[in-house]
Amino acid sequence: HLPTTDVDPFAPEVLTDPLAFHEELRAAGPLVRLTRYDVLALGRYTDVRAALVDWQSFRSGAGVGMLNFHTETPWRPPSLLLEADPPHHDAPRRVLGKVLGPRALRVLRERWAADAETLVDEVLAGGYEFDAVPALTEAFPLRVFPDAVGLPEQGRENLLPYGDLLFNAFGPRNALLEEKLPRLGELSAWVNAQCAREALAGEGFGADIWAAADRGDITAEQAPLVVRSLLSAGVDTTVTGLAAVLHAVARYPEQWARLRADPGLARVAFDEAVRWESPVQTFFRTTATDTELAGVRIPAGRKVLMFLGSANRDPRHWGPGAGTFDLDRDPSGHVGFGMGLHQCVGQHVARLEAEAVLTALAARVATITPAGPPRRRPNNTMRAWASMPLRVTPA
Ligand code: HEM
Ligand SMILES: CC(C)Cc1ccc(C(=O)O)cc1
Repeated sequence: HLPTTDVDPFAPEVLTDPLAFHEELRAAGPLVRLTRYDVLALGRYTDVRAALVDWQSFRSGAGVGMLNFHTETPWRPPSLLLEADPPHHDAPRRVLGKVLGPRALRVLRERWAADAETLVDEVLAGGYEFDAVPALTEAFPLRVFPDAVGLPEQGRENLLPYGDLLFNAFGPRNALLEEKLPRLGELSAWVNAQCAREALAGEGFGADIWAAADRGDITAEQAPLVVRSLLSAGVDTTVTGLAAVLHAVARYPEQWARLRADPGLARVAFDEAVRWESPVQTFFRTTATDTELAGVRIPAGRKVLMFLGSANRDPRHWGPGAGTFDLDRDPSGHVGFGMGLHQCVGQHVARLEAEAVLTALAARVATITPAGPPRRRPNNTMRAWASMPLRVTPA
């Protein structure tokens, strides 16, 4: 029978520093039962990847959180992408894939590069010591993404709290989630209102989604939910991803020097940071039938928790240097954006945002070092930062 652990991966101290637990999980075997929640856990790269690419056996339609939509009521109507399997998943994914695809983003490249330069100039004008979380990692996505979607100015301060609530809701109903629930109704209502056609600007990702409905690529009923996917996944994730790469370069000054010498490394630096830190740490699948993984039989209807953060640092796959941030490494194949059918449809947006900020910084800042201990923002799913004091010297 299965190895077990009674560690609670959603306990604050484990969320804040999960590395020891990940090592224990990987050592215990390919599949481990978490007795605390009676769910099955995957910590090794090979097995996480195998579950991600086998969408027929490991499904999303019952939700990708601990809640099983087949037996409990979801707190919001399920996503047509994240919480759907083929065939229902197909059209919404095809539409969003086009709206957020590399070709569609070409027009944003120059605009976001200029926005990043303006923001970095503003930050440096304020002095060479600052908290990068409010100043950069939250400020930049909130400056560029709502405009790209076509959101009105009013109410944008709801985006981060909504994301924080959503990502906590993928976990168990613990104190972290309980403390965010009081705002659920108000935040949900605001997000849903922004998905209506009349709320959105005539140009942008939102308008593009509604235009797809006009063409019949999706229905008019589906369009608001596809916009909701953007608002759900498009902000908190990039805020956390940007913080991950700034944390990495401040922790590894020689890598920052590498990046300054060759700004073309910005994109690989971001992917290496997504591997190293794994902004999205965990989410679930549900077995559709009696299935087998790594030689272990799993009955139908079981929730399987994939530890992306553990897989992305598994020495079995990445070698003994798995735990270091290294621009010589080729991070491709990392599971920080998922893998297979549901692999992040917004990854190109995320890469473009990170490239804009890193390129603007590389041109203006010679060194980046910690100006004090960074502080984590505990969340059931995200490895996020509440504060990251940095000291820079001008180029
Ligand atoms: C650093 C930033 C980001 C990270 C780490 C990230 C991570 C992920 C991961 C791991 C998945 C797979 C979920 C699964 O397999 O169930 C995913 C899916 C998704 N992401 Fe991202 N994401 C990021 C940014 C974005 C952005 C900027 C957007 C929108 C503009 C976005 C929209 C989505 C959507 C809609 C899905 C569902 C895709 C599907 O189910 O077919 N993400 N993301
Ligand atoms: C890592 C994923 C869980 C991020 C995410 C969140 C929400 C949605 C949605 O479609 O609402 C999609 C992706």
